[in-house]
Amino acid sequence: MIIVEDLHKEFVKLGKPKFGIGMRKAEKVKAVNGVSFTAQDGAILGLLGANGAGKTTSLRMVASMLKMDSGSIKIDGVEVKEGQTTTQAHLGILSDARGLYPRLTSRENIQYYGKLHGMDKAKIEQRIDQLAHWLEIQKLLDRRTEGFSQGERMKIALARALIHDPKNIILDEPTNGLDVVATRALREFLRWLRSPEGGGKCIVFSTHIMQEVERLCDTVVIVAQGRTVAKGSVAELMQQAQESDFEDAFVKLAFLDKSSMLDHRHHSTLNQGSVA
Ligand SMILES: Nc1ncnc2c1ncn2[C@@H]1O[C@H](COP(=O)(O)OP(=O)(O)OP(=O)(O)O)[C@@H](O)[C@H]1O
Repeated sequence: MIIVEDLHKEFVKLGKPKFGIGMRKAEKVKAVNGVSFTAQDGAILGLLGANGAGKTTSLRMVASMLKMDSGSIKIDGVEVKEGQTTTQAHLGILSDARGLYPRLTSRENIQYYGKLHGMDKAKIEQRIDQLAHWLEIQKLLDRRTEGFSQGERMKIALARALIHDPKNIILDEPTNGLDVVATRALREFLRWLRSPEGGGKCIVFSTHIMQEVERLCDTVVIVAQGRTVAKGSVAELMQQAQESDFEDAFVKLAFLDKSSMLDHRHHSTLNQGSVA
């Protein structure tokens, strides 16, 4: 179970000096400005938000990859603190950047993580066999990961994240770059992990894809401009927004304040992005 309360994070970066000369001014970016949610065991929670809403930053703090400015995160009752590894044992992390070592085989990539988690060799091999069966990656195990397709990389990164059989799993934009077949396979696997047979895992994933959330999530947390602005099941959110279409409900809830939508559109245009 993951409990996140009132997370805040601001980045400070040095901007460009005016006309290319003089002092570089510090620019502050409030990436997360009050994100809260509770993710239960045996359930899938989706963090849904437009580009730049603060989803990745929030998940990086849950994974203790980034220090929070304020707030509280508890994983299975243990408080997440900077540089602390206790909670890592309870957590499997699939980050957006899959980060596989290209010169190592899939097996070696997965083994390495098993060792980092203090598992013995026999246990690692036993678990790799299990994961290879579930994820259908037997043929990939002894190939170097260099040149792997997006779907293959995702599967190996997922096996690596699950090597120590964590109770809680967080996935940042897990279907990024996947085709429809791979997306469906991943969805099926996540449903299985949520079920009692799959271990009744607590699963949190971030996305900006509506259908993903509608098909998979027990709870949806809408994040806009760094804040949790609404939460509930898909049906509850549609009722809350009084909309019969989930995309309409999302837009209404995420951009209640019209000026924030204009701000976002402006920001997205500048970044060649789009409203989710
Ligand atoms: N290391 C950083 N330095 C400066 N600003 C950052 C940094 N990381 C994130 N940000 C800013 O914080 C805000 C939130 O970013 P974040 O990546 O968390 O959003 P997101 O919801 O995951 O977006 P996307 O769906 O586009 O991945 C953005 O404005 C982003 O530019």
